Amino acid sequence: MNYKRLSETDKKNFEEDGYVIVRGYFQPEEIDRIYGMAQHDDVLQKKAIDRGDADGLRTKLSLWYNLDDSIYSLMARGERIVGGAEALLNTEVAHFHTKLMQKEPKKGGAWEWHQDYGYWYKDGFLFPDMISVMTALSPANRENGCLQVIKGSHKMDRINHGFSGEQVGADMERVEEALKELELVYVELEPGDTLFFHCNLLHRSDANLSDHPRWSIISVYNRITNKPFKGENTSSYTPIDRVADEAILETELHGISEELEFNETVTKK
Ligand SMILES: O=C(O)CCC(=O)C(=O)O
Ligand SMILES: [Fe+2]
Repeated sequence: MNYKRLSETDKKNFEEDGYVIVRGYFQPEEIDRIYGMAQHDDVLQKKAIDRGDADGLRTKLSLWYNLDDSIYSLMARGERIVGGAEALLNTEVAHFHTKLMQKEPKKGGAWEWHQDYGYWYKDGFLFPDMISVMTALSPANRENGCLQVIKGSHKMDRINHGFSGEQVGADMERVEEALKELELVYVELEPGDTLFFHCNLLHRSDANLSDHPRWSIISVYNRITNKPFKGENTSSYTPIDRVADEAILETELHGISEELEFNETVTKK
């Protein structure tokens, strides 16, 4: 199989816009394996947390740091995602964390405007040399609360963040000004489409009030030498044990290991 790679145009778009979408980065058979496993993975469900939005709607997510031999980790250790993150950040990366976002029909909550570096700054990363890689497991569209981004907002650098519900939200005065100047884009994705986005890109999403789930998997990488000065976790400065693109289809199927360290706390006010 011929697996995709990022092009020079993808890199230019990322620099200009703060994000790039690669359509069909993962094959339907790969998504079937990953999504199929995720829907029946008892450990993932046991470790899932609920994060409330400002209206009290709750979004389910499972978040872990170190990578194992599960199908999700093969994706996060794979050349396509790791190589893509390195091409866009122009440096060797380590894996900070991966999360499985489970926006359930009729109840999956909204995400307030934020930059991911608004959170990770507080986690002790000195530099915004970090990137999120989101792959859709089910279709993401306006009806089921897809991601919205403000194109080019990564160039504003980090803006202040306070708390909004149980989430960290960006200073709305700045967000409103940014919306007057920059384009708001709804990132509609089909399963297997991948969005790479800069940690200072402003983004949000609406609640999922549709009849369809919106599941995605987001892996986060940082420049390997951008070691946080807080926190116990080792993954953000450990070299990634990379695997070939073929690993997702050719390796025995495993769910997540219960031995991994999960984030089981919800951000509190
Ligand atoms: O999946 C979403 O709707 C947004 C999630 C997000 O922005 C985050 O987890 O930082
Ligand atoms: Fe985010």
